Amino acid sequence: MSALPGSDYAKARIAGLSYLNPAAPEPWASFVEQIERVRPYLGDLERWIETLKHPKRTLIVDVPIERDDGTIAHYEGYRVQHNLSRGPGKGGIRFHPDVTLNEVMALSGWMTVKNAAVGLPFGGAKGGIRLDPKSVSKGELQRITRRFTSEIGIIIGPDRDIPAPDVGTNEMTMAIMMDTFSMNRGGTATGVVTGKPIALGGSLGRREATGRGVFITAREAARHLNVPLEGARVVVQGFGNVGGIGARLFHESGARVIAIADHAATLVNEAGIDIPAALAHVAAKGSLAGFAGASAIDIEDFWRLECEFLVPAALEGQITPQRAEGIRTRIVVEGANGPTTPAADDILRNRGILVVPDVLANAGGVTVSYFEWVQDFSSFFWTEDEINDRLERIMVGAFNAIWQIADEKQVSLRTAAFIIACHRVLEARAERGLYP
Ligand SMILES: NC(=O)C1=CN([C@@H]2O[C@H](COP(=O)(O)OP(=O)(O)OC[C@H]3O[C@@H](n4cnc5c(N)ncnc54)[C@H](OP(=O)(O)O)[C@@H]3O)[C@@H](O)[C@H]2O)C=CC1
Ligand SMILES: O=C(O)CCC(=O)C(=O)O
Repeated sequence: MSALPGSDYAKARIAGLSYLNPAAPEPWASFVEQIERVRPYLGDLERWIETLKHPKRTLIVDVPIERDDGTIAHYEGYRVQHNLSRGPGKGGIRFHPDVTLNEVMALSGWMTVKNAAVGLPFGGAKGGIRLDPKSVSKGELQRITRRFTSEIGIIIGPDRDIPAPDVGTNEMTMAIMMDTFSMNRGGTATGVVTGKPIALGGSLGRREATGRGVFITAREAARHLNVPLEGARVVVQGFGNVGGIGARLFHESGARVIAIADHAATLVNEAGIDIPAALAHVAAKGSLAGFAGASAIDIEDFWRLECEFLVPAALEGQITPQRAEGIRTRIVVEGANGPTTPAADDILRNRGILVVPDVLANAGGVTVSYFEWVQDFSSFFWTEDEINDRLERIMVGAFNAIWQIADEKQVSLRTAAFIIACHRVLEARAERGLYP
């Protein structure tokens, strides 16, 4: 991308739109390749496959704000609705300095597949702002979030497209988005976003849901491979919402989390890390830097640690072919979206390492978002036990259906999940007929 001329806006736009070019940069190219792998299994629906390689709607917005020092700053924001065949768009909002249109397109495509793979009545969407949220004040962040919400307000809504948290965003971001959308509309619309604070129509269990889904699918995979959880060694990259909760649930199950990493520190303790202490440290200090319960390790050595579960829960493209050759685990559980490149995926499969793909492993978050949206519409709220029971049923049901297809067709769990999802999406598309 750096070779492209023009402003950041133009570069992102060119890179993003290069999905028609087979040499398109990651991660959209990874998504397209994953779709292509399903082609032989689509039967008559194959004639619709290009639908999945073309995001339905792509919005790029300029987000200008007055900074605290009186200067004006501009940020680029995106909302991509990849597919709406099965229902309103659904997917998170990312605030991160490396966000590009290309990335948001891929993330929206994975949402389409994820929502269909677990049977949620949603299409796929995703959004983001190219911004380091730690680089601005609280007031600036609120102004950016409000302006962004107003700009994408022309395409989101409770029955159109429903954002949620992702990297760099949280319940507070969702509260501000809900408030801004509601002010612009002239009436409170709790169902426009999920992952809200409980007091604003949020759901019990949503904060923990993605990590819980990661743990449930890891447990199911372990059951199939006869890997005992008790004493199992676990390595987790990313110690935010997904990695932090996932690590805590492994820890509580009797597994031994031997290594954790965030941007600031990569840490190992073969005896097992005290995860509640590490979480308390991050809550107090903002990162793992300075945590005393483990020793620093080189990032490449981190990927070569011997373990039973490896959980990438940070960003895309972390498991490269080179790293895949050195990984020593039984099961990779993808907490992050798109952490494994297609070439690395093949290497892991050839080496007999099971990969529980993102579109299944991290679907717990959007599943409880679905519960939140349903609760908001009916204004009738469920207990945490009801939510966790329903989450468990959906995750285990989806895991078993995907496992069965993988077994029947002798494909990876990822391709099996894509087969199920693409059938559902393209069948809905075909049933709706052609536009006039
Ligand atoms: N939140 C959700 O409900 C869902 C999230 N996901 C996916 O899970 C992943 C993580 O999201 P989430 O936990 O919400 O995000 P958070 O912002 O809560 O946490 C992200 C974590 O990843 C760390 N990280 C970022 N870059 C690196 C790196 N290069 N090396 C090591 N650690 C790194 C961050 O560290 P630091 O803070 O130091 O930067 C932080 O600990 C993303 O891929 C997201 O799309 C998927 C489904 C739902
Ligand atoms: O909860 C949601 O709606 C979406 C979560 C998300 O962005 C994801 O699953 O990647």
